[in-house]
Amino acid sequence: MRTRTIALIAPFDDKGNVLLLKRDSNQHCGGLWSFPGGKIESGETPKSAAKRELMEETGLTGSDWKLLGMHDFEYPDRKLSFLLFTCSCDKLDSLACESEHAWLTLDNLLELPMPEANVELLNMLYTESNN
Ligand SMILES: Nc1nc2c([nH]c(=O)n2[C@H]2C[C@H](O)[C@@H](COP(=O)(O)OP(=O)(O)OP(=O)(O)O)O2)c(=O)[nH]1
Repeated sequence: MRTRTIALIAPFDDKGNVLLLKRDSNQHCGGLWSFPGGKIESGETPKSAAKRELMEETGLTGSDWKLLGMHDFEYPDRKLSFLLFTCSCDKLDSLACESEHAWLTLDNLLELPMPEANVELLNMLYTESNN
């Protein structure tokens, strides 16, 4: 099985809340809450893919981009390799999400149903926030 590389973004507002999107029921991991992001297209760097996906899915332009880490995960039907970025978002007036969305504190993130792969991604965020 070929591994797809996925750029994910944890966008932070100035109060330390993170933006999550609810996935459509017809998508893989449908109905679960997940970070904005998607496949890195050929010719893109991981960071340019992250910036493009953030804009496409939320209308936001982030700043202070940082690569937090990588995580490989295998679902029964696909192998994914995630690159998780964080960024800061201040111009929230331009927020335009097609899907349901929520800004959550790191503690509140745990209350939403998320894809299995996200357990490790959340660990990365918690580790970073404790440093
Ligand atoms: N966006 C996103 N995808 C996640 C997360 N956790 C997780 O396991 N995934 C999985 C679901 C999908 O199999 C894959 C991301 O694919 P996607 O459907 O969002 O994006 P894509 O660019 O590959 O596809 P598309 O937009 O062309 O439909 O990663 C997460 O937090 N955010």
